[in-house]
This record gives sequence, structure tokens and C-alpha cells, in this order.
Amino acid sequence: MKILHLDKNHPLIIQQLEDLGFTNEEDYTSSKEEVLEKIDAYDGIIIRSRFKLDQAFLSAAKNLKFIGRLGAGLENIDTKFASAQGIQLFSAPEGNRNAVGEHALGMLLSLFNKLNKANQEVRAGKWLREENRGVELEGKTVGIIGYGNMGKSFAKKLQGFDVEVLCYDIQDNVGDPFAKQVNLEEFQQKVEVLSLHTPLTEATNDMIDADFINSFKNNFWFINTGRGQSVVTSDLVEALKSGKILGAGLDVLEYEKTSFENLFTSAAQMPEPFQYLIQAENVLLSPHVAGWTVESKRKLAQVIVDKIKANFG
Ligand SMILES: NC(=O)C1=CN([C@@H]2O[C@H](COP(=O)(O)OP(=O)(O)OC[C@H]3O[C@@H](n4cnc5c(N)ncnc54)[C@H](OP(=O)(O)O)[C@@H]3O)[C@@H](O)[C@H]2O)C=CC1
Ligand SMILES: O=C(O)C(=O)CO
Repeated sequence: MKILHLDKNHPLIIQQLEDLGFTNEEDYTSSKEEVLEKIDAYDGIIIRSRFKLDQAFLSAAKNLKFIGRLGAGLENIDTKFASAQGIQLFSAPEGNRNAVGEHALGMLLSLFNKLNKANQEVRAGKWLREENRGVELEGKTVGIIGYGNMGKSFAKKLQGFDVEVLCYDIQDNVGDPFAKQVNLEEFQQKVEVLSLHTPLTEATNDMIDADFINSFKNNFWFINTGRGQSVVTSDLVEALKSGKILGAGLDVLEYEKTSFENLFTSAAQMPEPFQYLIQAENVLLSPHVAGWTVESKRKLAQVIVDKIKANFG
């Protein structure tokens, strides 16, 4: 079987697939059009997010048997069409769920303790203790939307903080010892910290808008390590300005072309709401790296190799 690798990744993926008898071709530079011309020669594709695998692309991939996505989200693949074509899809949430759980917790504790602001001030010679008084997680109600691999990982990390953890999910009975599943109404009545872990779908696109935010009884803290497009950034900014949202930790932004590339080459080019986010003291930003650790790079590759081996080895 011949596999085309479209994104550079951990070397173990090529080594192990070679050992299993697969032929590997690495192409990290050809345009989508160039790849389209040769794609019918491959049985498998391994990709992160370099381009969208849409109907046109999948139709041209006449011999394709599987796609391995080195990550959790599958929104860059037309999954319905791929399945209808008999193409198997392998994602790797097992590889980066721990990283996302740790990143979400890290963002939350940094926000609560104003670490980003305090760090910048001390470096600038300012010793402002009262202004940098933090708040504690103990006793708070933390709400997780989307209780799958990532949401559960975050909930697990919260054990030991003496918090109540609630989750809201469209699936029934997703709760476990780490979180109590409730309906949306109860969720919005109780939550003081909201962490978003849903995939990007039609329903979650722009889900966090002004109506949704204002349906929460309490002012709340917001962490997003899901997808930026699930948030209406201008509404988030209004909520930060009004104090409805007390602070936000955003690993993902609406202004991303793929999961790894920003739409804009500089922050200055970004739309007005982003200009607010980059100067707000109660906002912490990271460039879509929650699932992007040294360890997850290796784990993601291993998960994909293991899934290919289990199905085609
Ligand atoms: N920042 C980063 O680096 C990373 C971000 N991610 C993001 O996290 C997402 C979640 O990953 P993962 O936990 O593996 O996904 P899972 O599918 O395991 O879990 C997501 C859960 O959310 C549910 N859900 C879907 N739509 C809604 C909705 N409208 N309201 C409430 N719940 C909903 C899903 O239900 P159902 O199964 O019915 O759809 C599912 O139970 C990824 O798709 C990706 O976008 C992931 C890894 C790294
Ligand atoms: O795994 C994912 O879906 C990502 O966002 C990559 O870091």
C-alpha cells in the first residue's frame, strides 16, 4: 500500500509504517492542485490540516482506502462524503487529549492569578501587589461544553481543586465520576467557569454569541481550546467590556485559516474585535498549541500508526 504524507510529522510514523511494509511518499510542498493530479495513485493519506479534503479532492482519490488525521478535529475533511466513498477515517484524539486538558487548566490558573500581566509588570520594574491579587479556583463551579476526549481530560485534571464540575453535551449519559451532566438551563444557572471542547459543526459554528453568553446567570470566566469559529468574537469582546465575561483564555481564534495558520500575516491586520483582545489585560492568547506538545507530537503519530496497523497491517 502506498501512503502520501501531506504534513511533516514525528519521524516514527514513516519508520514504523515502512517496517510494516507500507510505501511512504512525503510531499509537504505541492499545492492542492498538484496533489490532485497524482492522488489516485495512493491508498492512504496522512494529513494535519494543510488543506481541506473536500468532495472534489476525495472524488479524484479513486484508490484511497484511508485518511489519517494527526489530530482530533475532522472539520478539514468532508467526512460524510469520505465514508460514502468507503474511505476509513482515523483521527488521533488519544494523542493530544492530555495536552489539551493541561493547557486549559494552565490558562485558567494563569488568568485567575493574573500571571501574564504580573509577569510583564515585574519585568518592567512595577511591583503592584494589590492590582495583582488573584482569585481561587476552590469552591467554583466549572462547566464543560462538549464532554468527549478533551472535555473529560480537562475534568480529570480538575480533581483535587475542590470544584464542582458540570458538563453539557448533546449526547446522553456522557458524565462520569469527574463531571455531572446537566441540561443547558441548569448549566447556565450554575457555571462560573466555562470551558469549550466541542468540535466545529454547523451547530457549534458561532454557538457562543451574545444570547448564549447572556443566558448565564453569573458573570463567568471563559476558556476556549475547541475551535475559534464557535465564538462570535465581537460578542465575546462586548461581554469582556461589560464584565459579563470576567476573563478569557483563548487557544483558538475565529481568524484561523486552518487549525495551524492565521488568516492574517500580522495582528495589526486583524479585525477590530481582535485588536481589543490583544490589549485586554484579562485575556490570555496562545496560537492553537493546546494539543501541540513535545509528547503529543509523538503520541499522535503512534495512534495513527496503530490504527492503520489494526485495520490494514
Ligand atoms: N486547541 C487544540 O489544540 C485542540 C482542539 N481540539 C478541538 O476539540 C474538539 C473536541 O475533540 P474531542 O473531545 O476529541 O471530540 P469528541 O467528539 O470526543 O467530544 C466532543 C463532544 O461534544 C459533543 N457535541 C457536539 N456538538 C455539541 C453541541 N452543539 N453542544 C454540546 N455538545 C456537543 C459531541 O457529541 P457528538 O459525538 O454527538 O458530536 C461529543 O460528545 C475537536 O473537534 C477540536 O476542534 C482538539 C484537540 C486539540
Ligand atoms: O487535534 C486537533 O484537532 C487540533 O486542533 C490540533 O492541535
